[in-house]
Amino acid sequence: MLIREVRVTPVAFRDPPLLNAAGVHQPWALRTIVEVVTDEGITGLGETYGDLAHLEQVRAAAARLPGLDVYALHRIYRRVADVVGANIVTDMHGLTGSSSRVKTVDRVFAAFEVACLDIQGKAAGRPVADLLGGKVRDAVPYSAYLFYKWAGHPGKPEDRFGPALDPDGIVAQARLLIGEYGFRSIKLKGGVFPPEQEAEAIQALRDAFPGLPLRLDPNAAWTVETSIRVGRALDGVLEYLEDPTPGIDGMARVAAEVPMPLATNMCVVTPEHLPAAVERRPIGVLLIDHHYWGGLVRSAHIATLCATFGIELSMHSNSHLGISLAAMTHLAAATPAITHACDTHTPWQDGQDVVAPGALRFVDGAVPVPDGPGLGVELDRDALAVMHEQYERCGIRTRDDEGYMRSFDPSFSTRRGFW
Ligand SMILES: O=C([O-])C(=O)C[C@H](O)[C@@H](O)C(=O)[O-]
Ligand SMILES: [Mg+2]
Repeated sequence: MLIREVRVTPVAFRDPPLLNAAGVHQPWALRTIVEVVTDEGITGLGETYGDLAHLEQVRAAAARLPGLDVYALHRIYRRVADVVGANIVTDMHGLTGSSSRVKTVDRVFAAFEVACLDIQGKAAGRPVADLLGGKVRDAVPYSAYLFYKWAGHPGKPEDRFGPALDPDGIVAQARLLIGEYGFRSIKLKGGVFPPEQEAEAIQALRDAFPGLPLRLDPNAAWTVETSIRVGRALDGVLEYLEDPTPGIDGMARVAAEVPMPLATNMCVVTPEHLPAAVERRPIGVLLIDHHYWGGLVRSAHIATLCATFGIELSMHSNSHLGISLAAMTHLAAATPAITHACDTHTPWQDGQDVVAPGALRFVDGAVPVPDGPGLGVELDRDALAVMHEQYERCGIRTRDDEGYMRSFDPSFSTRRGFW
């Protein structure tokens, strides 16, 4: 089954003003939708980042894939690697760690790999989870992903989520998301306010939702000393503490001194980091993300490797749409080592999607694995056209949380090791 054509469509969807250590989300989030079409007329779907430098790499790779077999994933990877060459594409929001050539190739390849697996599943009449070894769970639990946020984008009306700038606002946001989705664990995105203030919000969540696992993720905004102090103060309260401080060395120093496991999507983000992760023990939990770990099969291999060395698995998420949610769900369903509830930005996309409704839903905070062939989701062409139009008109070509924040507070800079 040969690739006949690859279509690449950048899209934009509305995003609330979510605060993080890099600044604040812009009014539009960008993604790229990939459609791989075979000589037999089967179409496979993939979804990836929308930043321009990445999009250009995806387009260049897409042009070189026709003629390749959709089962020849290693050949497709080599072709992508040839196209990417020595180019290193860095994310502008700085929340997913360092960049390298390998990570860039993995990021470009992933969307094509997912689309090829979608095709393989459709051709075999089996869900993608079956291609990854079969489901070990029928539904994948996700966590309520809480953000400090403004009431709305400056100059615009308040959005339906309202403000969350203190413990009461965070608890109210948790009630809203848990009420709508049924989540059974909670992650708070930190790195926005001084750590003691964020620790207070965690205590408030513990009081409001006794028994629910809690995570705090300041995206490396703290020093080693602060991380140790706050980590110790949250003994018995956190399931894990995510990226309190920058770098493998800093994380290893913190990990040796705090009672809970550390987790990361910043210091171990490519296979090149794994030897140091195993030797120096900076983390107890890796947040895998197929979008930059080279797709579903490679992510599953990384998960197995981590499990061998006693590193547990959770899953990372950026702003995304339903193709990614389907891919994440198949991966987590078929990967025994992913034992922590996964992250998802789905609530913040607030119903906007490029996939037709119905295949993906949340039941008690978990997404039942779609049982249709392939990813089990269908592209909604009208929605794709609308979101592409939004991309054309929104004026954003690269995510820049820091620049957007600076337009309101010129003194702001990314909070790396700040507190
Ligand atoms: O550290 C994380 O979990 C992330 O990087 C997730 C997202 O990028 C999140 O921080 C965001 O979008 O602001
Ligand atoms: Mg994180």
